[in-house]
Amino acid sequence: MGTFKIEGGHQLKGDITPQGAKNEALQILCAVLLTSETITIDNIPDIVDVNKLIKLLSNLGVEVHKLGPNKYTFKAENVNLEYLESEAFKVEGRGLRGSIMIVGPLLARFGKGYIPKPGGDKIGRRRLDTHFEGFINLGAKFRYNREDYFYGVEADELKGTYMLLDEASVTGTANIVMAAVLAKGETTIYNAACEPYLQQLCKMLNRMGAKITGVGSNMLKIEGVDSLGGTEHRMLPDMIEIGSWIGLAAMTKSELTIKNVSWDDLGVIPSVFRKIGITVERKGDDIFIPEHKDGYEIQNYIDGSILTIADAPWPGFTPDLLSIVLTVLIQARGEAVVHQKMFESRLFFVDKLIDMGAKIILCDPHRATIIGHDFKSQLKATTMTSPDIRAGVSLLIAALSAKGTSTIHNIEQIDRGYENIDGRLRAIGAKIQRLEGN
Ligand SMILES: CC(=O)N[C@H]1[C@@H](OP(=O)(O)OP(=O)(O)OC[C@H]2O[C@@H](n3ccc(=O)[nH]c3=O)[C@H](O)[C@@H]2O)O[C@H](CO)[C@@H](O)[C@@H]1O
Ligand SMILES: C=C(OP(=O)(O)O)C(=O)O
Repeated sequence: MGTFKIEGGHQLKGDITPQGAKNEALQILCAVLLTSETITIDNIPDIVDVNKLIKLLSNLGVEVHKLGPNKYTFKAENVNLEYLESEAFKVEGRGLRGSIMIVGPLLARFGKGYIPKPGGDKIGRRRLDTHFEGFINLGAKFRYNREDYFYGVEADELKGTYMLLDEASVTGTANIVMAAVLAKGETTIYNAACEPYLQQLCKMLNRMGAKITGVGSNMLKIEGVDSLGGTEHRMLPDMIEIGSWIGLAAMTKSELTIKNVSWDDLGVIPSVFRKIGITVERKGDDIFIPEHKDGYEIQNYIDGSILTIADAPWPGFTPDLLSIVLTVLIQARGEAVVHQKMFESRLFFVDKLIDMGAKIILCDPHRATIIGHDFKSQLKATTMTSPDIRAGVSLLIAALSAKGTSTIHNIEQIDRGYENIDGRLRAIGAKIQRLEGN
């Protein structure tokens, strides 16, 4: 188990460039299975979950060539479907959430797709009904082995149809789109997720020869085609990382410039941080966060009632930034409620923040009330364990703002989603040290 030692209480300063988006990468990498031609992908983040998926693709027979630190080519010409029935696949397929998205492309191109119950963050129930109901709608036969938690779909031919998803699942929509692009006839997916990463996937598929319209809306129409070809693709910057750096800057009273953020793809993220009083300035395609010398003040609603920050499917606020917002609120002026609607086990990490001196009441598994310190009292350093990616980074931000030296164990969770986080934080002045394997 890896560990970070963090000496808190230091101001940071400088530029930080966000990595390519983790959750886009997981979709895009699965799409390489849809063609026998070469796909070149740039700005792939060098993080544990993405590297696990690249290894899984390689074990499936995809030819993978690394052209540079974040650039690869993929050619799925000779796919080895026997691997899907191997014991190794049962272990590797379980290693991350994103592996679920190999099922749609495999079903569409080879008539069968299998997956063990995928891993990912342990943040509450993470059902897969939307994915498999979508494949069944397209004409696939579904089976589930309860003992092995092993899912399978098979079909001689997929047929386009109309479907109304039971929820706007991100990976579910991506999976169904990737199956429908090679189905016969037209598919309509209503209540589709529509976040920028899905838009990126649809745009890439269209460049490969797919016929998808409605991209960016919650109604996608897909005219099936017989085959798809190669293309080139570049990943967007990771919006969750961008939000993490905004929070880090404010809580450590640091002046930071976040480079090349692709502003137009950030949705409500900047305005949510502004609501808690943080100055988020647009400078070209960069975000400039000035030093918050006098702290930051939470805005109430117009009628004076207390601000609630809640998640919702895009264009709502992403659930993956709520743990960070909650942590940054600890030093705000005023009070707010954080409501994590999607996941029921994601807020339990607040116990660690309370140990550090934060004024938080966990009202129920989904809601926490935070009473800001306004920097009148600094958090105290402590020893903690990272339960999931975003709680891990939140604890890291808390530790960087705290008095004394903190220890965070189980940093593998953070490495799942953040590339060389310690190296990049040191470059802007953070006192953080990685202790391997203890
Ligand atoms: C690999 C990847 O891309 N992971 C992301 C993806 O996970 P993933 O695709 O697994 O998440 P889903 O979009 O399927 O759903 C997430 C949770 O929200 C609930 N839900 C979803 C839609 C909805 O309209 N109402 C609702 O309540 C679901 O029941 C589920 O508990 O999207 C999540 C939601 O943005 C993010 O937290 C994950 O980081
Ligand atoms: C929940 C997350 O990831 P995953 O879906 O891969 O577990 C996340 O990125 O915050």
